[in-house]
Amino acid sequence: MVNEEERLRRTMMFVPGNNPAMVKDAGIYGADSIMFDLEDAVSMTEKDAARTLVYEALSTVDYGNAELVVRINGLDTPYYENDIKAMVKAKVDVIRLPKTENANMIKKLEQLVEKAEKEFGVPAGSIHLMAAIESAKGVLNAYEIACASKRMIGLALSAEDYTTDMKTHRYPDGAELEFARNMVLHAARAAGIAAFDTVFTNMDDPEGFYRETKHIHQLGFDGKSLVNPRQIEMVNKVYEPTRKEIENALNVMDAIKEANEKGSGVISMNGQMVDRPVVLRAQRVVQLAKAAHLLNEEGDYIEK
Ligand SMILES: CC(=O)SCCNC(=O)CCNC(=O)[C@H](O)C(C)(C)COP(=O)(O)OP(=O)(O)OC[C@H]1O[C@@H](n2cnc3c(N)ncnc32)[C@H](O)[C@@H]1OP(=O)(O)O
Ligand SMILES: O=C([O-])CC(=O)C(=O)O
Ligand SMILES: [Mg+2]
Repeated sequence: MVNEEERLRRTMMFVPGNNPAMVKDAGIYGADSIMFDLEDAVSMTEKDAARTLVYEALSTVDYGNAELVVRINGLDTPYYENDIKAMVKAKVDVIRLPKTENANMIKKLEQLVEKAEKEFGVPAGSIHLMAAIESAKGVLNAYEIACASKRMIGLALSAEDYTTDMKTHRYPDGAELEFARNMVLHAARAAGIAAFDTVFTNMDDPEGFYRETKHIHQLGFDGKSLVNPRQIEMVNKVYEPTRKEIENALNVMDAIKEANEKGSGVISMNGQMVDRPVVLRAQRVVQLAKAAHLLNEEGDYIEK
């Protein structure tokens, strides 16, 4: 069992909900979150079949510790009510609402989820929500969306639809996404939930994918939505702390422990002030190092 407080969400991989082989094997690649898609990866004629396939998979396949997410169809389609019922019945971890433009859309989703939890005897409040921000309206309302329900665990930027709405397209330097990235990130952080960057769809441009991942890591995103298992390793690599960062984090944890024992919340370490924000950053480095198998049970660095 993963402690929810400590759950890492570096990689959230889309899996087309109408592809039985991909749905069945989605757990073998090591994504932190697996996101079955009922929306844009599935044609209109396959909506019902995809919902049934994903329901069956969630009910029968063991996906280990991965967080299980389903992107349902939008609130402007004839499919979302059946999607919500089936996914709640299957006890999915998170429902991702696409094309979210305002808080009312999340409140409507929340009401339907609450009703379905009662109907299927699923513990109240156990299904979490997240919103994909895919338009100018969504970006401008990002904070109210992030705060719309206590079930919210994250916001995701969805740049394919967003750039279409903005009458532009995606460029290698990503300048067209800077405002939206910063808005989504600030809204998520202010609401205390996770922030996910958008997909990178050119599988033949690994350098471009690496550049984009470095950039969103530097900005502070928890991770990215992905379209292909080959992208997982590179994201994990970017999020892997260096040996120096890990050793520094361990020293910080030792130093603050010593300070706390003396009744103080601040201490000097090699001339550097160590206080709460430094400790919180060190804790995250330790968490990422453990996920990358760079620390053993005793908390010592493991040479790879
Ligand atoms: C704008 C949006 O809405 S994006 C979200 C919606 N889009 C999607 O969900 C698309 C998801 N991705 C895919 O369908 C595919 O990765 C594609 C079409 C982009 C590329 O497909 P391919 O060129 O066949 O990928 P690739 O050769 O890397 O596949 C390698 C293996 O990974 C599997 N695989 C590829 N992508 C995925 C995925 N997203 N989920 C699970 N398994 C996958 C393949 O089935 C293949 O398995 P196999 O070796 O057992 O046959
Ligand atoms: O959520 C994503 O990154 C994929 C998507 O729907 C988009 O970009 O429009
Ligand atoms: Mg989209």
